[in-house]
Amino acid sequence: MSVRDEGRQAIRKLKPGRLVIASHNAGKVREIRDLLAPYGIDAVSAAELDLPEPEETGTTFVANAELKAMQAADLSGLPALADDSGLCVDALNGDPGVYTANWAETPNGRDWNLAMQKVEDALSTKGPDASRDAHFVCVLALAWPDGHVEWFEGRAEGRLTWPPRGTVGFGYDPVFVPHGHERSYAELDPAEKHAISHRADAFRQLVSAVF
Ligand SMILES: O=c1nc[nH]c2c1ncn2[C@H]1C[C@H](O)[C@@H](COP(=O)(O)OP(=O)(O)OP(=O)(O)O)O1
Ligand SMILES: [Mg+2]
Repeated sequence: MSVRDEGRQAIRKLKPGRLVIASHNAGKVREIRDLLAPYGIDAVSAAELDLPEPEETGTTFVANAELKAMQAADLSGLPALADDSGLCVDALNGDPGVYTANWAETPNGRDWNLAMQKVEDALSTKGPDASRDAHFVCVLALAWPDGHVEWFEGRAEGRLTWPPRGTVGFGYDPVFVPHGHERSYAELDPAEKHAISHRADAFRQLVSAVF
């Protein structure tokens, strides 16, 4: 059976049931729910199921997306969709990359203003002429309770702006201006972000392979 047929068969199993969104980030869960909405899938988040937050020990987006999806599918007995994503800055050789969330960690939880400041500080050490080009990556991994897993990688090109602008969205949205736009991700409506985002790009690939 081809991968596509396997996917079709899998989605028939999925349709009448529930899907776990294997993320503890409320901003991501909201976006993934929006993306799933047209498909009539009953999605429940890992937080709503009280699933533990796994340690992200992988060194790639794919490895971390797979481990989050597989753990949630295993513990819940339901298909699980995980997202591992991050901001890659050209002048920083792709940092913070897989460690994008870590740059926000403080003893009192995540601080996104601090994280955005850290990126800006790192960039300023590269001098005034350093490129401000950056891209977001999103890997979506879909895992079934039997251990089968497939993944899709999306990307959005843009540049960093400073100071941060806008209040919509989450994470590093206020400093990322996608190509072809003047406004930051945090100044776009959710629907506008879904038309161009790294998450929507990965989701489109998932839809064409699986749905
Ligand atoms: O559209 C986005 N707009 C702004 N920031 C974003 C976006 N997409 C990813 N990001 C940043 C936030 C987080 O710092 C990191 C992902 O880290 P990542 O481990 O995949 O997610 P997370 O720990 O927040 O939630 P979880 O692992 O439970 O899904 O990249
Ligand atoms: Mg995480």
